[in-house]
Amino acid sequence: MDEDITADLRVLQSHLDGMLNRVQHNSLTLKRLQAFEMRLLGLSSLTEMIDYILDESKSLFDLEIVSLFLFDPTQEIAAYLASDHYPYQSRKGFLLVNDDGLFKKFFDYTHRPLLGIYHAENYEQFFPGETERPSSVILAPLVRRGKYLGSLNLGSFRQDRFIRTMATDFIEHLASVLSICLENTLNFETMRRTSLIDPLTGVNNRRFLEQRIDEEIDRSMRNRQPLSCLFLDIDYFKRINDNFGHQAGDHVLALVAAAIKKQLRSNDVLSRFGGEEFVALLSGSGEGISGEIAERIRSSIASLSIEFCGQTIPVTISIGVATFDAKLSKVISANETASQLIHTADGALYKAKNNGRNRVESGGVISEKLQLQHA
Ligand SMILES: Nc1nc2c(ncn2[C@@H]2O[C@H](COP(=O)(O)OP(=O)(O)OP(=O)(O)O)[C@@H](O)[C@H]2O)c(=O)[nH]1
Repeated sequence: MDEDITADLRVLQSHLDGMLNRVQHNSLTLKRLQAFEMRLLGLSSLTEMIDYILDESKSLFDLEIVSLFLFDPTQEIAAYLASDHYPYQSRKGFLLVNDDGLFKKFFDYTHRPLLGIYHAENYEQFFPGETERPSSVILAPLVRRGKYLGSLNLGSFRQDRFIRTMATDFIEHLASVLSICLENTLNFETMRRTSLIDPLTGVNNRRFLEQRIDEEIDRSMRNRQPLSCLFLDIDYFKRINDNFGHQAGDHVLALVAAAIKKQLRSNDVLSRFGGEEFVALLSGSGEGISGEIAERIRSSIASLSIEFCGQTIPVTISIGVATFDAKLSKVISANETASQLIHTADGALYKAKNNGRNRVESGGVISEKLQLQHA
């Protein structure tokens, strides 16, 4: 009899231990989730957020595979990431999706997470570029106001890790917080950019250039890569306004900006500096290459055929080029280097105007000049 009671007590004790372990484990997970969410709420840029989600959710959930899909129907997110030099196309686990058909197919009935055993035919597409396959998965839709923002996809090598009958409140809570943070960050990124864009031409404005140029110089110093600046100015623009009207002038400005942009790479910076002046920053381009790019821009604009109200408007542009070469540079501040770079490109533009317009002139490598001045 005593033995029976002792055995019963042992079983009870082991149940209690098990429950206590589960409570401790859940409380620890909850604390980690709270810390994760607090950090997430404090992130202000989209690139930080993507990295944080991909890197940290693995350790938060103790998982082997995580991917994040974002719905980007207008390729706006792609443009933001490219302008921030974020290697989104090669970032493991990250994918921009242009069509929400995939989300509709998997989540439309409930907008709730799917979990269970991994079936390649259904779930492989959620884990692109992975050499190893998970054994069980959770796919959590990221939804705001009934619209898909994307999905967070978690994979474990353990088959019993995510089973269909498991409660999903934990992951649903995380997906809601993630969706709010993503929506806020995307709104913030759009606002940041639209207040820095010139409405007439759709390229960045001078304020953006002034914020960006120091960062570009810092990056060029860090990577030991050159950075070139083109100062571009439409020739005899006053005459265009006088002869064809101000509206025609606006039309020319927009088309010239688009033609310049077409010759640049997506991570080059183009801004409208003032009336009919533009400044372009070409990262990683030295004196020779930037001279060639400037020449390409010049000739593409000279061959534009701009029509306005039945009239053809001839347009040419003059360009001054200057280069900062990190390898030759002495220690001076990014801010000083920036003004020297723009000033030198502006000087070269002045020369191009004096030498007859519709031409490119180079002001050379500025850091060489600084070294000579310092020597
Ligand atoms: N249509 C239009 N004209 C503008 C805008 N901003 C500035 N302008 C005009 O651009 C003209 C610039 O003229 P100038 O600085 O004399 O230069 P330019 O006629 O281009 O001559 P060069 O630069 O010496 O070849 C002025 O007539 C400005 O009124 C704008 O947003 N739209």
